[in-house]
Amino acid sequence: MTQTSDATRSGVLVLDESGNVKFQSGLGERADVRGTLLGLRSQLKERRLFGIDVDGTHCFVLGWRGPDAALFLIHAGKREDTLLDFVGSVDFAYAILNHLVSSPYEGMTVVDDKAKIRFISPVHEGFFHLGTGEAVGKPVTEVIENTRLHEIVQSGKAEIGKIQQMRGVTRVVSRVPILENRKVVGAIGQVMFKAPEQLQQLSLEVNRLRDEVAQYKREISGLLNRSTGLDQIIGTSDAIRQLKADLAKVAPLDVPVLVIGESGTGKELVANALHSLSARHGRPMVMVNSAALPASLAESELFGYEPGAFTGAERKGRKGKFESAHKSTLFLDEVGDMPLDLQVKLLRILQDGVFERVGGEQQRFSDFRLVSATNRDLGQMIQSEKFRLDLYYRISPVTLKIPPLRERLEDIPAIVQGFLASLSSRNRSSVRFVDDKVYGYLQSLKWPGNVRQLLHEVERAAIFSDGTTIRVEDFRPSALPGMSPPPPPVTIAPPAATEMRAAVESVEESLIREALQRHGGNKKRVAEELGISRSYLYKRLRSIEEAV
Ligand SMILES: Nc1ncnc2c1ncn2[C@@H]1O[C@H](COP(=O)(O)OP(=O)(O)OP(=O)(O)O)[C@@H](O)[C@H]1O
Repeated sequence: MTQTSDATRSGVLVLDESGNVKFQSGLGERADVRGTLLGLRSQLKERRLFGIDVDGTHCFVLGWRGPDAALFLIHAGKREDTLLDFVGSVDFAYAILNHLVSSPYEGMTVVDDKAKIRFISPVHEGFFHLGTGEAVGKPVTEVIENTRLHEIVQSGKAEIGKIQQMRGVTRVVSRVPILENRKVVGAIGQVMFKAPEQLQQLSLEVNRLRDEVAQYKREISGLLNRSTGLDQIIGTSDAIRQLKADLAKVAPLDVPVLVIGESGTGKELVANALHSLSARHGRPMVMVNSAALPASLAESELFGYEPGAFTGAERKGRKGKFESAHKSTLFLDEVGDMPLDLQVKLLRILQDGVFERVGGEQQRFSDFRLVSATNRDLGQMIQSEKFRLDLYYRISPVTLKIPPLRERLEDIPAIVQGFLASLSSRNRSSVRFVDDKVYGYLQSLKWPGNVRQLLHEVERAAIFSDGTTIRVEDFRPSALPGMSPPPPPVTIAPPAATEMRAAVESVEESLIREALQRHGGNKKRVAEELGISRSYLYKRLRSIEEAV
């Protein structure tokens, strides 16, 4: 079928009760069309919208059945027409369209390209106290309060989910342009939700439940942590019992705590337990190693920075450690190694929690609980003016002292057993047993590197053991602590400088470099192997870097 004239694109057919043609025009004149519609006439009850196929062209047909005749209006559509698909496949298409425009739940307004109302749904008419059809033909701006349909026909852009006040109530509406052949021919406005207040209520309720779930999650993880916080500190010596008792008492209080102890005594473990047992355990503890902070970045690391604060800064700026520790615990490790100028800045935030990011003036506030730790003799540092007395008072309302391992040798068996159990649970060793003589042997040593060094030696011995039991012979005396292990076999050129100090430094530097290489840059391991504290290692690395 060609589609060149109206006669081939549309038509009318009127049939009487017996099927005789009363009137025909256009497509209605075709015998095949008449035959198809005659067949469908019996299914016609009042009105029906359906599709038929004429020579491969899909056509809409609107049919009426009166008391003594049936009328069909025929219109050819396009193959890809979705509406035609719908009409062709849903035999109650008319009822659906009727429902859409007259449903008591659908507030709908249709305007033409001049923004004049062409249709307004009955429910909407009722809402605006309009008589049926009263608004049709009027500019939409004269009928509907706060409408934007006149803008939509201009812009051709849809607005979905917008708030509109009408007659003193709030509605959520959508406004969509109607296109025909890519031209805006009108627009439809529809009420999406009648009571956005209810939506708001619902979203508040969802948020409240979300918070509640998060709170329960925190409590569960808190309970789990509670059972591990103290349990991770192994030992039954009087000193450890007392430490645990003090820790449990102090943890729930919000006071700053200073943890003092030699390197490797478990200061970080204590800080973790303080956090786990505090009301702040729901958020992760934030750690800062003061010895590892490069001087140039220390301030921005601690206080954060505003956008564009310096070259290389992140575009959006960044939170510092203090800000991240809001409502949590800030663990300031190696606090004795903090440079003096940073100590002054620290004082201010410790006084009232107020600070500014680098490059900004806006005052910010962080509610953190401070736990600091050091292996330094702060008393002596205060005397030699390397540590501020006022800062000391701020960080140490409560001080917990961890005794060195050599003062609680009775803890060694429990620590060794606990460590072997954790190694085997992580599948890092199958060694489960310890020969009786081992504990006596280990208790005869001095342990300047404390628990960390003990664990390191046990791990090494486990490697040399028969696979199930550790014996005294499995410990390599040369590598044991306090017995100054012979330096690793490194070839060190005799220092050119004759001064003793320079020679020692040069040897140290070579050892550190070698060890760094061996452990792929892992400073913790390097400190452990060389039997020096991490803070000393960082100090030496800084002076090595400066010398380069
Ligand atoms: N009482 C203990 N029971 C079990 N393990 C312990 C104990 N004390 C320390 N450890 C372990 O020893 C290692 C060192 O502990 P930690 O890092 O807490 O020491 P530190 O005092 O913070 O050291 P540093 O001053 O060098 O930072 C860790 O592996 C830790 O789990």
